[in-house]
Amino acid sequence: MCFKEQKALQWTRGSAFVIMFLLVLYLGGMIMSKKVAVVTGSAGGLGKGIAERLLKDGFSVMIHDISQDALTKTETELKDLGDVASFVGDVSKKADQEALVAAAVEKFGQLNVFVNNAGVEAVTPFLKIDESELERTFKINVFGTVYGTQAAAEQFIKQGTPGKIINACSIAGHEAYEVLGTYSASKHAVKAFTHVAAKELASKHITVNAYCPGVAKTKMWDRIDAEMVKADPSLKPGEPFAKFSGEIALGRYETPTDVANLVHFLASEDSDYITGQTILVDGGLVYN
Ligand SMILES: NC(=O)c1ccc[n+]([C@@H]2O[C@H](COP(=O)([O-])OP(=O)(O)OC[C@H]3O[C@@H](n4cnc5c(N)ncnc54)[C@H](O)[C@@H]3O)[C@@H](O)[C@H]2O)c1
Ligand SMILES: CC(=O)[C@H](C)O
Repeated sequence: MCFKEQKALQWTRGSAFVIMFLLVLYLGGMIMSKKVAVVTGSAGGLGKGIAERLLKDGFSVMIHDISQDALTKTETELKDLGDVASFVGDVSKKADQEALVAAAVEKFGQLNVFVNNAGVEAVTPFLKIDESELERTFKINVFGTVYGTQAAAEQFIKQGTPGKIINACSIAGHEAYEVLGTYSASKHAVKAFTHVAAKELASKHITVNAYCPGVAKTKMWDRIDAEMVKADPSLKPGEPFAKFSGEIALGRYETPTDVANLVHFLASEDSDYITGQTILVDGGLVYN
């Protein structure tokens, strides 16, 4: 090979190397710049709708639930929408919440949004509320929200990035409903923790807000309806749901998409100047 040919070969190899290097940097940047969201209790109901919307928005999403079977089914359904992975855990256990955040970071490289969606209902006349109902409801709805917020905030601080925490509150966090005393009290506590976490974490560029749905026909409301009928035998199945949703000003019950539209906004840069808010998304039921 003559000197000219050797030079040309060297130049070609050098250019190929530079192009490969830039490509790796570009692809690496693309992967790292893709925002990452965790949604707890997202095997079904409102959480699944939220996960679906965030995937469509371009987030990598870690879905999560206590039910392995339901979670596996949902992951399969969502996988064509984008980067989705799943993690089984119980929100009421601090170690599970820390493991959830660690799994999301290991899988997708970072964390940007954490949605404390998982929650349970409790339907009992006040005089019959017992210790086990109080413990179960508060452990999942309140302890769960606190542990999720702490785990996410610790990660945002470690990353040195801003972060967004979005909690599931309810109309029952603004009003208190008969036979929903324990549940209403738990959602009032979620509202209080949303306020205080927003105040304490603002200096770290972490925002904390909540969505407060009204009446959505998920499995939760199927169970509430059945329990309300049990508590008042004069009611027929479907009547409690019809009564609650019949009072909605916009004339229809809520869908997971209605809730996901608000969470989409709270997870986006458009909500950067909003923190400590518990926003009603109820079609016109509670006004404050
Ligand atoms: N459905 C409504 O009308 C309504 C109204 C206001 C607020 N909310 C709130 O929205 C959230 C979602 O409600 P939904 O109607 O989709 O409920 P849902 O019962 O249909 O779904 C909740 C999901 O959370 C999971 N979950 C329950 N306990 C868990 C735990 N300990 N750890 C992890 N996952 C757990 C369940 O397996 C389920 O997949 C709840 O916080 C609820 O209080 C619902
Ligand atoms: C389930 C819920 O939070 C309201 C009462 O519909």
